[in-house]
Amino acid sequence: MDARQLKIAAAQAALEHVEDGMRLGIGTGSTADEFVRLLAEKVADGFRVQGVPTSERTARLCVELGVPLFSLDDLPELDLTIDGADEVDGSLGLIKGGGGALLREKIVAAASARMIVIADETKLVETLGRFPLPIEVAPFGMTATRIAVERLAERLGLSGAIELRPERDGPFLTDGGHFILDASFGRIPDAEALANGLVAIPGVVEHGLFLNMASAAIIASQSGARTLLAKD
Ligand SMILES: O=C[C@H](O)[C@H](O)[C@H](O)COP(=O)(O)O
Repeated sequence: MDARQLKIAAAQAALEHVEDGMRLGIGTGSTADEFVRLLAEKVADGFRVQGVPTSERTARLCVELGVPLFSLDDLPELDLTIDGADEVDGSLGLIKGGGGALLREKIVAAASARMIVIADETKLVETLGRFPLPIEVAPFGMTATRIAVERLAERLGLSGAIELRPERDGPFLTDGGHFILDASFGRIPDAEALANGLVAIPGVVEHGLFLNMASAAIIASQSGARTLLAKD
């Protein structure tokens, strides 16, 4: 199986958890896109689902393929969210936000009774941090916010570049109109301390550490898709 087929395998396995009539959070990224494509085929066959997208990108794909969409204000309590991840550790701690959708993804996941992560095995890590941690920040005072993040990192013994994510003509802008700082820490031994420190910095809107949020992760490899469950 090539990289795309692994994503499809994970998405296919996740689809088995989606029941007729569910209120469903729909994630963002290339793996979530495969899930949307498979879901759309079921919807075309008469399967009923009420989707809440986690980004404008996902919303566009859903509209194009005929997946019924609602806003989170229409459906503030969801049964399940299916989403991809940039990293998954053994406790189902995640790094998300490689596509810049972390804020809406976290809000939607928090409004869901369950979150199932879909990924291929290259995303599995022992300790989070190999993937640069996306930190969504307000454009106002971004340099002061970056300095505050650097000081926090220093206090926690973390080091590595913290860079403003670029796009073609300037900084990358999220769906919410914010910037992203990508923090290349390499290894984050105490993700909880970092998460708590980041939310205490006023200019930080959200960060890509999703801790204790996923109830399961479906990991696809050459030998098939296996499910890791969160420990209670
Ligand atoms: O902001 C984007 C999301 O958190 C994605 O779910 C994450 O980046 C994984 O994307 P992909 O499935 O393309 O690797």
